[in-house]
Amino acid sequence: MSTQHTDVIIGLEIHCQLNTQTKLFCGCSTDYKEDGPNTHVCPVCIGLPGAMPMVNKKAVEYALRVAKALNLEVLEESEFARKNYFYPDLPKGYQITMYDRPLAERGILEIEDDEGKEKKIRITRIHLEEDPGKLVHMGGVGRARYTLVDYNRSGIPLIEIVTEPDLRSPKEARRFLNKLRATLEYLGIFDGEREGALRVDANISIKGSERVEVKNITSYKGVEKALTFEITRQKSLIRRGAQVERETRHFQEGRGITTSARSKETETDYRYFPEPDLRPLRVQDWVAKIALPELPDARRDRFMSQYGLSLNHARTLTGDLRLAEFYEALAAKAEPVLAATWTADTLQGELNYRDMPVTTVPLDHFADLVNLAGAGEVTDRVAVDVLRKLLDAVLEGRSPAMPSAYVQEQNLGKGDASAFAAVVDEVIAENEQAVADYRAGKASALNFLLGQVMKKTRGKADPREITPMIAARISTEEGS
Ligand SMILES: Nc1ncnc2c1ncn2[C@@H]1O[C@H](COP(=O)(O)OP(=O)(O)OP(=O)(O)O)[C@@H](O)[C@H]1O
Ligand SMILES: [Mg+2]
Ligand SMILES: [Mg+2]
Repeated sequence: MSTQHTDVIIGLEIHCQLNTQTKLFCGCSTDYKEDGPNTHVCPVCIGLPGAMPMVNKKAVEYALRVAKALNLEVLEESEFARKNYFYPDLPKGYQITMYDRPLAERGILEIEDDEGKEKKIRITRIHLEEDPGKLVHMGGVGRARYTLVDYNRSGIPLIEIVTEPDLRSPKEARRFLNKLRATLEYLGIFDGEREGALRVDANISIKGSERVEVKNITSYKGVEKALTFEITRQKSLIRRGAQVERETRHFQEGRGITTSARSKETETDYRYFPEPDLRPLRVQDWVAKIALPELPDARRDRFMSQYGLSLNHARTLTGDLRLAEFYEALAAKAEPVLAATWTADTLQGELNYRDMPVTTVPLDHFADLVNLAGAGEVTDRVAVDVLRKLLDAVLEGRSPAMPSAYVQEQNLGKGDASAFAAVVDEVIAENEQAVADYRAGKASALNFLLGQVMKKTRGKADPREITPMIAARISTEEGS
């Protein structure tokens, strides 16, 4: 299936927190972010003897939505199992998960490969399990003087999604995760903004060698970095004639490297057995009744046909649910293609730079700005400046001025080129060296002069008009 000529093999195991109101096996609220440690716990989720779990129906429904969206086959009967291990994040001494009878098997998620072509990534299986508690190592992993445990997370519903080893590069893995995240958010079952909502074990090998599993990576960028590091490490071992060992490694986010996790703990026999306190799930009929919302690919295609967007813009704008929603609201207030350009090419970069979510952008203000630029009332350069001021105001908690009012008040409207003749003369007089350089054949001197004019006119001059004007003056005038 792969058209890429590469010897890198990658498969992912992804744990996603479902955003149900209550935990997987008890009624404790999952909304603990604002609250202190160990405040959302009960005998079930901290595993007191005799406590009985009950399956959260909503969590099963959410998992089934995922199964349906990723085209998996739901098993006629799936079974919870106990995975036994001894660690302080798990007071019961076992995790309730699924083992040889998962919820669903054999699915597909389509992504773009490194050449931009559609590629199907096979999903091996998905299953439901409970999140363990959270360990807080005081002083950092490895150097901690002591460790605290917070059981608020204990019992949060997770789905584990396992892929076949169909990914061929770290970038492809990242794109897979982005697409998966978008799909889960469109399904309304997952909040990607929530810290730790998605955790990845990345398996990687070089064709013909053993595979390595990098455990518990908590960011998308981290997955890409860890895999890139592993490719270099494994290839250099192979080049030197050494063997890649089959092992589990940890990713050190700060240093961008992976290190061997040589504890025998990872070799434990988990002694899986069916969970005696829960009946098997028979939910095959239920899945047919589940109605799915529009998913990212469908929305992408609709953006192209409904708004006339390019494939690239449609992909970018539908790659994130909040962005897609913002764009659709904007397209009702501004010319859709121009709105797409401003959103995908400009706004996104400015938001990333400020680490701001798109949901904080005041829609009417941005629409007003797009319309100003579209009508040619300001130069693109002024429009970007106004956008930056707008975002900075939002970031600082001030209420921003409406761009059209601001442009008028600050007199930033696009000027007529003739109005800037005096500025051009001024710049030419003040920059003899650049003028001489230009005349001596250094074309870049013209850009410098243009830059000076733009600065003095605060970006109001249109470079397309000013450039020929400067050129005309300095090619005809005598040297001073
Ligand atoms: N040769 C390979 N190179 C890279 N990845 C591989 C290779 N073979 C399998 N994988 C990937 O490794 C993962 C296997 O995960 P799985 O959970 O089945 O087994 P495991 O890692 O041994 O067990 P555990 O659940 O304890 O992590 C899958 O994502 C699969 O795609
Ligand atoms: Mg696994
Ligand atoms: Mg594994």
